[in-house]
Amino acid sequence: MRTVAVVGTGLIGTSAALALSARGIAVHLEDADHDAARTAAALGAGTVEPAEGPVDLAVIAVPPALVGPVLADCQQRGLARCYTDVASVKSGPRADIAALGLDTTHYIGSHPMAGREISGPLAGRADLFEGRPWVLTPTPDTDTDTLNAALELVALCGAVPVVMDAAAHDRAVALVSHTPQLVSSLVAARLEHAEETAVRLSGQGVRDVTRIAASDPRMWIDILSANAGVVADILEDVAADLGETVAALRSLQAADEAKRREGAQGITEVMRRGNAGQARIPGKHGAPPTRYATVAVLIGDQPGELARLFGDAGRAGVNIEDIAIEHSTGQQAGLVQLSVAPSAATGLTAALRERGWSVRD
Ligand SMILES: NC(=O)C1=CN([C@@H]2O[C@H](COP(=O)(O)OP(=O)(O)OC[C@H]3O[C@@H](n4cnc5c(N)ncnc54)[C@H](O)[C@@H]3O)[C@@H](O)[C@H]2O)C=CC1
Ligand SMILES: O=C(O)C(=O)Cc1ccc(O)cc1
Repeated sequence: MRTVAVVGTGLIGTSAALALSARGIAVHLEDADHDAARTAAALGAGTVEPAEGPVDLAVIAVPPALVGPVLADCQQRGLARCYTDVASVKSGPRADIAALGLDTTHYIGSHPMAGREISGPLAGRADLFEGRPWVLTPTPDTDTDTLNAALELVALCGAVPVVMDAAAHDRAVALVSHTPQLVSSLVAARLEHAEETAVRLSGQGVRDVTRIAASDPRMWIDILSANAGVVADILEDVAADLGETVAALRSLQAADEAKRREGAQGITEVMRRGNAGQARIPGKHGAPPTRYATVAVLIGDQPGELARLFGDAGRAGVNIEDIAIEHSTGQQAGLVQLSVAPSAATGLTAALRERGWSVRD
């Protein structure tokens, strides 16, 4: 693959274009908002000049409801030999494409399972898809060259291809993406009118649970409109669990000891089920979940501290698998939690202490 057109240069389009450009692909950028395309080009994602002839692949990165009309326009212009889209839902766009009577042989639905809570080209990152699943939804109509072009796109973006049926995809993302989005919003919504003194105490737990509550409602209304029934079914199950959890909490306050025991069992059971579900979430690169050891290091809030810490970990020969940073309110310091292989934790702790770092026990 040598030439790609990216139509829609928001977060996802720009991220894909940055990854492709970095691999030497000639990327032509288009957006209904010319400023968005020009911004993406200025970031090094490609050129706003149109291609001279049909490109090898066009990536349509617009809101789900616009995939059909935009594909119709692109095919009519003969923009590309093959087409894909990246919408977060797959059945709706497919139905629109069928209703518009478009060529489905040279089109394949796709969805990178990576995103951010912010939109637009400036949020684009070349490594956004690195190691993340990227779903492809071919049908019996899809020709081999189109499937191969999409597979090449996924590989060039460093993602892991997963082939699925569109309806199964939509059920899966209802569970792992759409419901978590709404639950995150619901938890964060409790903070809207909370006392400032309470919100100031926020630690890492509430930050983790509410990170995606910062997402743009305009994008999500498009996604949820196309998957509303499935998400509502899952939220109904969550509501039933919530009802039982509330009842268990009320029992915990009862005078009767047997009732209190029943309440404790109810809460233990919901937390046990949570532990079991959380343990099933795959680790990096889709590998089975790995238990990492955490080495917690106190760092000063000044330029270069993180780089110095990573440098010292590297010199100790330790691969950092993940990091989390906890900022303490009103203090010029943060706690960096380095996730490393369990066998490396003791050596890393010793090496960092030797270099003067304050490592928590
Ligand atoms: N944001 C996320 O976390 C993820 C989003 N997606 C999907 O990717 C697609 C794009 O989402 P984002 O990049 O987040 O949105 P975005 O809002 O950052 O970008 C969408 C872009 O499409 C452009 N656009 C709208 N109508 C157009 C048209 N007719 N022709 C050309 N350009 C047009 C807009 O001007 C905008 O620049 C959506 O279908 C979304 O469901 C997929 C994975 C993750
Ligand atoms: O921020 C995250 O962790 C996400 O998982 C975001 C996300 C949002 C929408 C998608 O279609 C895919 C991924």
